[in-house]
Amino acid sequence: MTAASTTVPLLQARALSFHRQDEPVFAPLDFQLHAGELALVEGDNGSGKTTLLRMLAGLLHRGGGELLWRGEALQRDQCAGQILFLGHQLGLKADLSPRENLRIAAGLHGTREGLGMASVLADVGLRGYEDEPVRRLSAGQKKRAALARLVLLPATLWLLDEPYANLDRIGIALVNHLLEKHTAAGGAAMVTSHGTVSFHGGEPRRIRMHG
Ligand SMILES: Nc1ncnc2c1ncn2[C@@H]1O[C@H](COP(=O)(O)OP(=O)(O)OP(=O)(O)O)[C@@H](O)[C@H]1O
Repeated sequence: MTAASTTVPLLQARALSFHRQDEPVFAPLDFQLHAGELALVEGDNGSGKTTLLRMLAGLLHRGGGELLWRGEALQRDQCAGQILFLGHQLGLKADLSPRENLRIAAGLHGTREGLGMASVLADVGLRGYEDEPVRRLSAGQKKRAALARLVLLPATLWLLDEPYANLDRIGIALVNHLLEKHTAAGGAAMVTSHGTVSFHGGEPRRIRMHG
């Protein structure tokens, strides 16, 4: 028996579903995710991966089924700041700099202990771009600014939709490193990707979507 199987899951879904115009977007889902785990959300184009992550982030109302957070019915206000979504839209204010964007996010949710904005921005490869308006950054640099927010905020569960998109080889390695560090520190992540995820922090859980 693994340690994960003896502890209460961080997140558990039972017969979770989502409907558009009364049509189910994906077959009912059952899964659980423990602290320290990575889950790969797999499925063809249109199978509902983004929909699932947006629903878990509270951006879409779920259709049916149950969602438990640490064993209790998930209440949005109770886990505010604990679940962080990074999707195709990065949630950055284009007229503000990466540093200003981080400052706003940190004001809302706080920061991880011992982390400063300057070091986080340097770690994601944005040294020299800290004070540049986001709209002047490249697509990959914008993604890095959004990754800096993940690193800085004290969220437990990361929901990452195609986190490797727009990143170069070093950026891809950075995402893998961040995932390994986050899960090693007791965080968890759900990731969609059409590319290969290279994760050395243990065998990822797999959530298969059937649209
Ligand atoms: N805003 C929307 N309005 C109506 N239908 C939508 C909307 N967004 C997605 N859909 C539909 O919901 C289904 C699931 O879409 P979703 O984006 O979740 O799939 P996905 O698995 O993430 O796809 P991909 O691999 O292409 O990113 C698709 O059939 C899609 O057409």
